[in-house]
Amino acid sequence: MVDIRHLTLTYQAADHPVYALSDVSLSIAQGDFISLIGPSGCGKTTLMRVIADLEQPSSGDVLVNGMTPEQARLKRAYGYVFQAPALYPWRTVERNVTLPLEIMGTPRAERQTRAREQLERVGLTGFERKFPWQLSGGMQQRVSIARALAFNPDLLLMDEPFGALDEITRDHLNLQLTQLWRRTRKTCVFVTHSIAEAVFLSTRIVVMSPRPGRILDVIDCARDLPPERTLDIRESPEFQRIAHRVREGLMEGHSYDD
Ligand SMILES: Nc1ncnc2c1ncn2[C@@H]1O[C@H](COP(=O)(O)OP(=O)(O)OP(=O)(O)O)[C@@H](O)[C@H]1O
Repeated sequence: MVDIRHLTLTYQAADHPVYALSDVSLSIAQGDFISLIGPSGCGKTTLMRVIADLEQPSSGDVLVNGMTPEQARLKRAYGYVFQAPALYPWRTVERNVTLPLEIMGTPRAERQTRAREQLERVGLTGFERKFPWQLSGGMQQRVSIARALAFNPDLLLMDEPFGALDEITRDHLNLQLTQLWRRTRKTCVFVTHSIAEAVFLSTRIVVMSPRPGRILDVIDCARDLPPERTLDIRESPEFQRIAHRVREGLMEGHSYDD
């Protein structure tokens, strides 16, 4: 689904170059749930933005479903969920979800049907006519996931979507997201700072080093954890073992001098 080869990206900042990514290679298979984890500034968002054609690599190749990122973007091959929900406050929940379909010129009746399907998927049936400010932060983030799914992309890119939420809400959304992933088998790339969240959700975890971002370890979670996951799995020895390996990877790459 996504094939990244020897990707390097240097930002040309005003006074000096910023080496954001260095020689990153990664293959993401259809139906994978990949988490990117690493210290702040290691290039996780940059990597997602390259896949989404929002940044241009300095060197290396990226293919999304066999297409260049630009072709994939024009074909709307992916949905993107940002850290903040980024909903329009003057549009209802339903009209936030239909927005990408309006832009694509989808007829009104179909827009409404699709929006309602996606809102049902994220457990928000009954909230179609509310405005974003009438919803909790967790519900708003579910609306942005529904919006990203509205045009049925094969790939879902999520940049720390639950980072600003309290622990219990986050647990709940993690559970909903893993159920959604199991039902739809969309390929997901998910950025997080939480080891527990990464282990709980992922088929594979990509541990990145501080800047310039490189891949330190790729950990297979699907081998030891079942695809169907409930929150109590976090107590299991397999879960703890994987979490330990992620932590070791992060510690190895961490410089306390920064
Ligand atoms: N447009 C830009 N111009 C210059 N430097 C940039 C630009 N965007 C990002 N950077 C720098 O590139 C590096 C990687 O940034 P990026 O946002 O990808 O990291 P991240 O791992 O997602 O960080 P965080 O976990 O804090 O969200 C950082 O040092 C950042 O300051």
